[in-house]
Amino acid sequence: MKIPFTKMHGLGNSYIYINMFEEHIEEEKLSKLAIDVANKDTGIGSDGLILIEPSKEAAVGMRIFNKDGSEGKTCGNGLRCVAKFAYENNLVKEKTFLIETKAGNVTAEVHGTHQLIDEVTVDMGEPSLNRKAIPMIGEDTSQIISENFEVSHHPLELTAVSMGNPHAVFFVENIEEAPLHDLGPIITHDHRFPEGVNVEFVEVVNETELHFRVWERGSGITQACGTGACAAVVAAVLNRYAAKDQVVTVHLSGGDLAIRWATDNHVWMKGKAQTTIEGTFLWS
Ligand SMILES: N[C@H](CCC[C@H](N)C(=O)O)C(=O)O
Repeated sequence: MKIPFTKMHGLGNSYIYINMFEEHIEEEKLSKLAIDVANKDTGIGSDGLILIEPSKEAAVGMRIFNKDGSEGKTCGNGLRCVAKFAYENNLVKEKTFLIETKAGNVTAEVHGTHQLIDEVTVDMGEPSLNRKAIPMIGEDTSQIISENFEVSHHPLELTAVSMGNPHAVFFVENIEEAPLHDLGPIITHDHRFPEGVNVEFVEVVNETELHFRVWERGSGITQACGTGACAAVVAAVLNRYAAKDQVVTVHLSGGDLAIRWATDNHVWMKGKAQTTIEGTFLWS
């Protein structure tokens, strides 16, 4: 099967994008396709697969599949790339438009020209903070802010945030010493998160700067995670390391994102989106 694709990334968080306005792939094949395209040896190499598809309620729809074939509900870096692709390929006419995700519709604004969109702003909507919304096991509906969370005899403090997908945020003194490799794969499957979780370690530089590393649910360590960066800023405000309605620069391995948790409770994200490969995947 010959499948035209575009490889794009947001700060090094790369996905293989397929324009489903022009392609048709059976639902039951999508999980395996995500695994196959993501494979760096036998496929193209990426953090997963993203489908750009028609939508009844928005200008375009986005679906994201992780490297392990699991489907996520939303993707911040992916949304910026989808917006870039949609405008550059005339799937949309306006520079501000709605994108449908499994976590709800979000508004994107592209910056640049039809020939080249280099930056995109996305209103990522409102975070969800109570236990059931993350989701986490346990009855109470309180917010989880720096709650004791022991894992493998490591006494950590958890702040849990959903941006439509689940995030476990841990603040550390020194990001370079964060136990990402050791604890990321354990926490992501911890039984306290019935749907799994994206795991972020964050060092506070000052009230407008964070350092950030991530172990993603279904993809492992990635260069960047847009929804994770949003969750990190929300967690920083909840822990009084940062303030609402201030732009916080999040330094990820692959570059910087500007994030603002506005007074209307919406989280805004602005950052780059880049295309690296256009090709045809010969899939069997
Ligand atoms: N890289 C994405 C997040 C993917 C989330 C996915 N790993 C999941 O929730 O299962 C981002 O830029 O927001």
